[in-house]
Amino acid sequence: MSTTQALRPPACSCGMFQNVECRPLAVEKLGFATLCGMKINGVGLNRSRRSFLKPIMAKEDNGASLIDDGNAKCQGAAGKKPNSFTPFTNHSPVLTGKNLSEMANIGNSMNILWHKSPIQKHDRQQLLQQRGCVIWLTGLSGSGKSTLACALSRGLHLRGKLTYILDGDNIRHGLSRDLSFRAEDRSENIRRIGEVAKLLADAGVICITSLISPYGKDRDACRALLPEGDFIEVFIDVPLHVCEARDPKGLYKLARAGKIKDFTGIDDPYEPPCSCEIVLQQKGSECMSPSDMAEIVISYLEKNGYLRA
Ligand SMILES: Nc1ncnc2c1ncn2[C@@H]1O[C@H](COP(=O)(O)OS(=O)(=O)O)[C@@H](OP(=O)(O)O)[C@H]1O
Ligand SMILES: Nc1ncnc2c1ncn2[C@@H]1O[C@H](COP(=O)(O)OP(=O)(O)O)[C@@H](O)[C@H]1O
Repeated sequence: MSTTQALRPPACSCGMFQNVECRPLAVEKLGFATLCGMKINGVGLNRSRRSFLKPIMAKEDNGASLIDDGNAKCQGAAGKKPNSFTPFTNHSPVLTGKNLSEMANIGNSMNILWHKSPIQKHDRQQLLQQRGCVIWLTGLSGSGKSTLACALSRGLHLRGKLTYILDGDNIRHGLSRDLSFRAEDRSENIRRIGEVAKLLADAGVICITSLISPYGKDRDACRALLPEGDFIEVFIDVPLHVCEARDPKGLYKLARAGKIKDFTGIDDPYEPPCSCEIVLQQKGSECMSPSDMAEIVISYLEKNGYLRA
């Protein structure tokens, strides 16, 4: 095993809600409040003036965003029949004046507004005494991604650093359970995990992702989500024949027998990174131990200031 480092230079159809006030009812004495026909646990709510979130949004055929004003029969888009909705305009209780000019359409989400938090990444990093980033482990199935992710997480935890692992297999048990291993589904899987990793890094966490992530363009798209330097791509460069000999889950055997389709390295491609921060490479039959590999990554983090605020 040898390592190569720093090849890269340092580098409304949406749901709207309206506050609806309701008066407290006698049933509160039982520890519950019934609000407009809904029973909810009363703990933690202001007992004199309660409110709950009632969905008030609908979308007309013409795509105009509408708000249910609760009683008015107002005309929507010009030439349309009057209906029970008012157009989604600047008489919205939330979106007025300056706010409106900051509204955006992102993908299929129309008329959305970015809400700023009073506590920023910098504040969280000060609290944690580390810098949030993403360590993106990529390599063939069986190359040792999960093992390295665990060794890294353990090593950093022992140094008092907060980490979180996003493991491909695990994410496919939940967030990505609807996705297959077709190219477009792999891309979507990686996009989702990239977005989650970005949020964790913004939280100040050292996020370790452990995914095959076989296509260069998908990895690059995740890199582009993060501030320069905060996406640390680590290629576990273990040759196919070694991974296949390991075959801890018996998947290569099934893929060779044609029982699993689109298996990475067999009948689906793996595109090695051409430019990444760290390459962990097997030389001959020599294989570095997972904890030695973890130390290399930790040294990189140390050298680049990620282990202090
Ligand atoms: N067709 C096919 N190709 C590759 N891998 C397969 C496939 N089918 C199931 N598996 C198992 O799923 C794990 C890879 O999931 P990932 O989410 O990391 O894949 S990807 O990044 O979306 O390509 C991978 O886990 P690892 O061995 O940990 O990499 C496999 O165990
Ligand atoms: N550095 C290493 N040297 C030797 N064997 C390893 C090393 N890292 C992992 N392994 C073994 O290789 C197999 C695959 O490791 P795993 O971490 O599950 O890979 P991946 O997550 O990339 O599929 C496991 O049996 C594991 O014990």
